[in-house]
Amino acid sequence: MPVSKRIHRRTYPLRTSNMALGGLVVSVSLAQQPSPSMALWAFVIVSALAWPHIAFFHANRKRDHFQAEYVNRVIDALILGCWIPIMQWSILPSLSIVAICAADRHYIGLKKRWLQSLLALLIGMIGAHWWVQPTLNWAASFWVQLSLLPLILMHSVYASWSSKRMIRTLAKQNLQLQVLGRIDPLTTVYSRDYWWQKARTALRNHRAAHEATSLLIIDIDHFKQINDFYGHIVGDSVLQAVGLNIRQCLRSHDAAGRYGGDEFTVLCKNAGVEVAYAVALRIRDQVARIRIREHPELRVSASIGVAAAEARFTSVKDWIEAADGALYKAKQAGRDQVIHSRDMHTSASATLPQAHAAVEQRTSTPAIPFISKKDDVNDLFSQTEMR
Ligand SMILES: Nc1nc2c(ncn2[C@@H]2O[C@H](COP(=O)(O)OP(=O)(O)OP(=O)(O)O)[C@@H](O)[C@H]2O)c(=O)[nH]1
Repeated sequence: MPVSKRIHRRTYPLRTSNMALGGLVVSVSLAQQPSPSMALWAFVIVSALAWPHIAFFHANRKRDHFQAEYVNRVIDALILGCWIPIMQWSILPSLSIVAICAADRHYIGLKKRWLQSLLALLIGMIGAHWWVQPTLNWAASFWVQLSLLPLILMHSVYASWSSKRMIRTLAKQNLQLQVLGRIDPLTTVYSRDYWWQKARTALRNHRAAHEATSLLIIDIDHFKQINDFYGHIVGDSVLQAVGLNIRQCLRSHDAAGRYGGDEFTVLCKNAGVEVAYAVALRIRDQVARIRIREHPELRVSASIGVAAAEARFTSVKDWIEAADGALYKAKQAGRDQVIHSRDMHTSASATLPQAHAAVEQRTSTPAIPFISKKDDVNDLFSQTEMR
């Protein structure tokens, strides 16, 4: 239930106890005065014992519970104002009751309308003074002081409980924020920053323990044109689908992130060149199978650059640059390709025989062109570019 719906429920027990214990102090003070009127007794009893329930039902019946609670709070202040002359302007109980009630309303979260409340307090004081015509008695008797103790104790317990609850809620929200900050909301892969942290750790482990780790950079081909032709909402659906498909191709200890725009990164842990290459091919094939329900003709492909961690990489940036170079080659080679950074310098068949066999097999069959039922798509995507 949202806070606005709960506010009167949260206020109810606090108002009930505060008014009852405050009313106790006023009653003790009244009992020590010579022949107080029945009307005064009735007012104190009704305001201390009946008002909190009336306030609750009032707020409960209203659609806007927060608004109703603000009105109730102004009436609370009016009542407290009335109690002060009834206690013969005795300073200690008057200040204590007003201060405690004002502090508690902050714990509840009702901080607005303090000016109206202050005004109501003054009106209550002036009105009740005019009605009661009290004899001034600034000092509180021993019994009045004693009767204040339950209210003060109750307030201390409530304040510490409330602070504890606030700290717990904050800790929970911080955790939720932290988790949310780690995930890219659109694609559900890791956010760039969090993925970068993971890559940094992986590179450190590689340098310290020679743990084989590889990095993939995946870029959707002609994504701008998908956006331009189908619109950004469809573009978002494609990004979502690509993110999901990448995740489905990975092992639990691999990590996929969104590098930005239509670029994704993947960290393949405990994966040498062959394994990373195979993962990249799997991702490429999986991306090619993506279909968007509203646009079944839409075909998606991705180019992927692969780079294994090397001792010469002093930072994740170096590693990314190596994979980025391979990605650039893949784009240049006609897109829908997987290229390893080593392929850029040495004989590909010598370094990645199995993986290349798979690439050969795939490239020997015609790649699925980006075909739309709409004729003008052909204008947008030249066949040479799409290969
Ligand atoms: N729908 C959508 N588009 C985005 C988002 N982020 C970036 N883009 C768009 O993604 C496109 C990225 O295009 P580029 O990578 O520059 O080029 P491309 O068309 O993919 O071409 P190649 O990469 O060379 O195949 C730009 O048009 C961006 O506006 C996003 O969150 N949603």
